[in-house]
Amino acid sequence: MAAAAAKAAVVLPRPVTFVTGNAKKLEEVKAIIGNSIPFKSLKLDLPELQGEPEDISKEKARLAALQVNGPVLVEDTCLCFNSLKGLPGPYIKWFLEKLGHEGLNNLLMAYEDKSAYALCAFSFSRGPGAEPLTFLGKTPGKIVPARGPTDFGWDPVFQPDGYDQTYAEMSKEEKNMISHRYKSLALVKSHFKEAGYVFQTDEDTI
Ligand SMILES: O=c1nc[nH]c2c1ncn2[C@H]1C[C@H](O)[C@@H](COP(=O)(O)OP(=O)(O)OP(=O)(O)O)O1
Ligand SMILES: [Mg+2]
Repeated sequence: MAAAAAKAAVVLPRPVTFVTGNAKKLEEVKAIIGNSIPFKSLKLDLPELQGEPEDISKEKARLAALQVNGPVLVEDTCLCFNSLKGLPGPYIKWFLEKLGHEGLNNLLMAYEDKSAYALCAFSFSRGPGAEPLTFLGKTPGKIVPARGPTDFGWDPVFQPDGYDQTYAEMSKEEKNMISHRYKSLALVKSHFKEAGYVFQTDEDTI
């Protein structure tokens, strides 16, 4: 009886909108999510709070849910240098933009320890006013002089532990099997499975 009377399914009004201003993120998210979660995307560069990665991500989800007026997924990505106690972290976008790949390496010149980790914080909100849930994925590695194609952010200077290649040198498939984004999305996917969300189709809402 108890099992049969399991909690009622949560009905979500329409496909989840993944909000990002970054086309390369979207490409990876599409490849990793496949059709396990019905989603569409919206290109919007949301304002970002300062602070801890998890809080930044949650706040992005709150803003996105208000804008979209429905369920949303957002993510915030950090690149954290252990010698710098986790910095640049969430501020990597601006450090990369101003300093470039060489500048990122130079930040570590005074330190023996070049270890770093890539951190992805996905947040899911069921809609405006709903408390977002956050899912963290972390891939350890080290900062190296740039190698490989330069079409996605700091990929050329991040070499994940256990690999001879930088993220940029790996094939997309390979990166998507070990990346911070993959690990975070794996948790998102399991959450969706466990929660058993039911999606209303557009026809249902007419
Ligand atoms: O897998 C990655 N490999 C290399 N570089 C990456 C990756 N993922 C994000 N990035 C870059 C983009 C941005 O320079 C910064 C994160 O900032 P972040 O605010 O999360 O991204 P964003 O502003 O480009 O897009 P969004 O509109 O989703 O916030 O690191
Ligand atoms: Mg951003």
